[in-house]
Amino acid sequence: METTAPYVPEPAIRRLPWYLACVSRLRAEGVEYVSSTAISHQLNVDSSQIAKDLSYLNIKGKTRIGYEVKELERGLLDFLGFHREHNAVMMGVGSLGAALMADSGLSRYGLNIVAGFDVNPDVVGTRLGGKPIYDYSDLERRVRELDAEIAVIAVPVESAAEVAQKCVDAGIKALWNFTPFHIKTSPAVAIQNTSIYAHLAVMYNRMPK
Ligand SMILES: NC(=O)c1ccc[n+]([C@@H]2O[C@H](COP(=O)([O-])OP(=O)(O)OC[C@H]3O[C@@H](n4cnc5c(N)ncnc54)[C@H](O)[C@@H]3O)[C@@H](O)[C@H]2O)c1
Repeated sequence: METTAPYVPEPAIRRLPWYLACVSRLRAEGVEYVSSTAISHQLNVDSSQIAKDLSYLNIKGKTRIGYEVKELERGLLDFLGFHREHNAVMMGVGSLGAALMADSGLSRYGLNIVAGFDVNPDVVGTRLGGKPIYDYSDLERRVRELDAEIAVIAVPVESAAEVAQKCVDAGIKALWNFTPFHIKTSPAVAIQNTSIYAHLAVMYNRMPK
């Protein structure tokens, strides 16, 4: 019988990595059990909200004891997909793309950038952190060879729409878009439009005047 994964609202998914960071720290400190109230104090999220978020993962705490830290960490890692390796390609190896390709942290979250693609002849044919940088025109063939399912997009904004479409045509299943061009959601592909500047705007707005 086919089982479908339960639908988890996006705000809940966004909170889960914070819970993971919190329980990973507790596990490293040798703590065995943690209550949603204790997590709540550390993260400023309501404890009933935490219990509800964790129930999506089928993780339930024990009355008066709380959650077993190791089990909770494992459950969060499994659910979030940070344990699985996802092959990704970097589209545009300029200042942002090169920094992301060189970042060893992403692989700890299951994102394995296996190659870069660019149009600049000074960059194409070189390697970065041991990973090859290929010509953009070779994308379709290489995506199949590399078994890549995710594209990280860091090209100039005017090329973003075309690059996104070419990635989808090449069989990519998810786009992590860093350009200011807002890629519209589509049922055929998972899209995350990401801007560190949006967080900066919130910080400026909330700064004491
Ligand atoms: N989301 C964020 O928080 C954030 C932060 C910094 C930059 N950005 C955005 O990321 C993008 C890249 O910024 P950058 O500073 O690295 O720019 P950059 O000019 O240093 O790099 C862009 C690279 O893309 C390559 N490129 C151009 N057309 C291409 C194509 N069709 N296919 C593949 N590669 C192509 C260029 O040759 C270059 O190497 C920009 O759109 C910028 O606005 C977003």
